[in-house]
Amino acid sequence: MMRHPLVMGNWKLNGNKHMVNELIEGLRKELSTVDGCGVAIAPPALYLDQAKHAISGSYIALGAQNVDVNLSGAFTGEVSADMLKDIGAKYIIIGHSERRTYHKESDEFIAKKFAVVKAAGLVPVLCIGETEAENEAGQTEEVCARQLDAVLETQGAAAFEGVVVAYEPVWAIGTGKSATPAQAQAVHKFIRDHIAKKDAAIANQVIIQYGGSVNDKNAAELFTQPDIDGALVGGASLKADAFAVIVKAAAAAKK
Ligand SMILES: O=C(CO)COP(=O)(O)O
Repeated sequence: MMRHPLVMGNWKLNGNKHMVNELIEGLRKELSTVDGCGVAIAPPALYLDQAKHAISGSYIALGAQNVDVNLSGAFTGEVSADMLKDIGAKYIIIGHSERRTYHKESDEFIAKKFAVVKAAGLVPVLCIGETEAENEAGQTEEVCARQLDAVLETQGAAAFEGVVVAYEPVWAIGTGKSATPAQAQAVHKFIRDHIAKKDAAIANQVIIQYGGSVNDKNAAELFTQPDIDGALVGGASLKADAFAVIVKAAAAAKK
């Protein structure tokens, strides 16, 4: 089966009204001819509606960086899956390491978000990955398995149909120190094999993105690996030209 690569920009806590329009205008110019790679951007929640208008008529999809577990009610400051759907978002990042760390989100809580996103008909982008200390202790596979199992054991392998998993080793995020293509490929294969133990067909269609210091220089080599199906890009997604190089590298590598 042919998996379709997906390159998504996670803008994190960056931008303003002017920047949203400028960056999307740049992306529309740079990416007008690309074919064979899905593209999505995840601006801050406050700018989703503006971004949705700015991407209209292009094939850039809209993503969000987070979602609450509740759909409505007395939950001050939150944004629901129904609201994200209403505004036109498709890909919803959950379990990003910055939320696991700064907001103490647990595997169980993130699994609830996974279920809520699926129930709304949206696509979870489930971020997993080990810290530097866990990596040095040889616990990479154990950590990734535990983070996947929180969903697999409560919702089954079938819940992974049409889903995106992003392997983001915490030590590679924002450090300029990307995992090597071989290192990332080994973990991506582990992730796919782990899901395949429950359902091989489901595992085969899951898009597994790599994230962590992906840039215009290292992307092409990462995409030569068979289980790396695109990227979740932080810093480099804030520059239209660098992000476009990454998208084009994925489209070329996965032809
Ligand atoms: O966390 C990331 C994407 O979600 C990766 O961020 P950087 O690309 O800035 O390392």
